[in-house]
Amino acid sequence: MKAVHFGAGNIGRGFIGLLLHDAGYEVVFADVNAELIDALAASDHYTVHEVGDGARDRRVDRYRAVNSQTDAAALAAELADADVLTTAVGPNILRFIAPHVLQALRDRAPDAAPLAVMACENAIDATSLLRDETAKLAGPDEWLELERRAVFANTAVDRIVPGQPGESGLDVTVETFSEWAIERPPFGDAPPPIPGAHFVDRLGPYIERKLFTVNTGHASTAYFGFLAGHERIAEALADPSVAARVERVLEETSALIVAKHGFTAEEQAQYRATILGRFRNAALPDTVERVGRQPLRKLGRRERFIGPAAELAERGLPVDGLLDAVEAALGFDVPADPESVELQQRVRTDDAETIAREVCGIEPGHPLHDRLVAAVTRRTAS
Ligand SMILES: NC(=O)c1ccc[n+]([C@@H]2O[C@H](COP(=O)([O-])OP(=O)(O)OC[C@H]3O[C@@H](n4cnc5c(N)ncnc54)[C@H](O)[C@@H]3O)[C@@H](O)[C@H]2O)c1
Ligand SMILES: O=P(O)(O)OC[C@@H](O)[C@@H](O)[C@H](O)[C@H](O)CO
Repeated sequence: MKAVHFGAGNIGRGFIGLLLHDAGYEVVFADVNAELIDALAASDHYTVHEVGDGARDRRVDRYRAVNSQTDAAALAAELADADVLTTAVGPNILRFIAPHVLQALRDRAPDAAPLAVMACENAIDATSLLRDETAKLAGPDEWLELERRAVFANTAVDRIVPGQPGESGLDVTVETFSEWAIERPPFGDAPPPIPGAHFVDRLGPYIERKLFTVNTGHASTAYFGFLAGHERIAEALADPSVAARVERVLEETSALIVAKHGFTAEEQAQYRATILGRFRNAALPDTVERVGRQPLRKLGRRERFIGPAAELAERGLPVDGLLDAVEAALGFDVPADPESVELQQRVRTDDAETIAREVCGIEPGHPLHDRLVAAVTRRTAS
């Protein structure tokens, strides 16, 4: 069995590559980072170091590495007979992976078993987005033929993998917790054999609970923590004023998760406590800069703040904590992050209505609109 995985970064090496390796796949890492690909190609293993309760080291070997920018022929050869294609590149990069998926399907024998395609990104319906980007490149007639050669399944991926210090080489430090939920129905009776993954009939509750609890809480900690002058996530959450604001945000998103997906309030409270414990893991060197990265993406309409806030407002439920976090996000000023630079530029030059509409996707008339504009105004006016 062979899996081609795009994105040999933190989650690629520290989670998806590890699980595919443990499932018995030959793993082929594809990435555009030449230094990383050369290092992988020159090595015969790396180690995933877990930190926290029950931690152990895990060895990953039997992999190959291909530079997907410069070695199209090698990539196409690897993809032609792959069983699985996964990504962990970031949702905004999926459109650059689409041409590779298209090529893989064109080169695939029509009678071969379909390629299992799973995007492992922090976004709702990321695999569907990759499929749609691929279909656009093919055109409707060709796509009718090609789409039979693949199964596209959405997934939710949860494991905190911080940025890795330069001296760690290919090794990756991760938390012990992990969950990879994959929707089962697209595979019928034959899901790909990945014992470490969890196949579910309905992914919606899993991805929304994960994105609107883990990632909303994480990003809130990052933005409140950044403004309070903290560098690390664990340190930010040890600050009582940050912790109180994060808890208020998570109480709001929990109300949505319970009302919408049928988890009990007790189950959700337990889930919330577990994730806050994960953020507090001081052995995990995670920073507010990594967790807050790409604030424009995180302030998007289907993302971790505006997604739940819009639905809560539609239901007449409280959103003040979420709007507090949005206001904090607008203060995320990190010169090394291009989206932060663009956001700061917009905060200086755009009015609040424009930011609400163009960054957050909230139009006048939506029940969130006026309160969102008021929150943005507090930052743009300051
Ligand atoms: N790190 C985590 O804790 C974590 C957990 C769950 C999900 N995720 C999600 O996984 C995805 C990746 O996150 P990460 O933390 O591993 O980021 P990362 O920056 O460590 O890794 C991304 C990798 O993608 C590569 N890449 C960029 N453009 C590419 C292209 N066109 N083709 C092939 N490779 C390309 C980069 O070179 C990099 O090696 C994101 O969607 C993120 O939200 C991350
Ligand atoms: O990867 P992002 O930028 O969408 O979000 C940053 C972190 O919240 C995220 O990477 C978490 O560590 C991860 O989602 C935990 O499962």
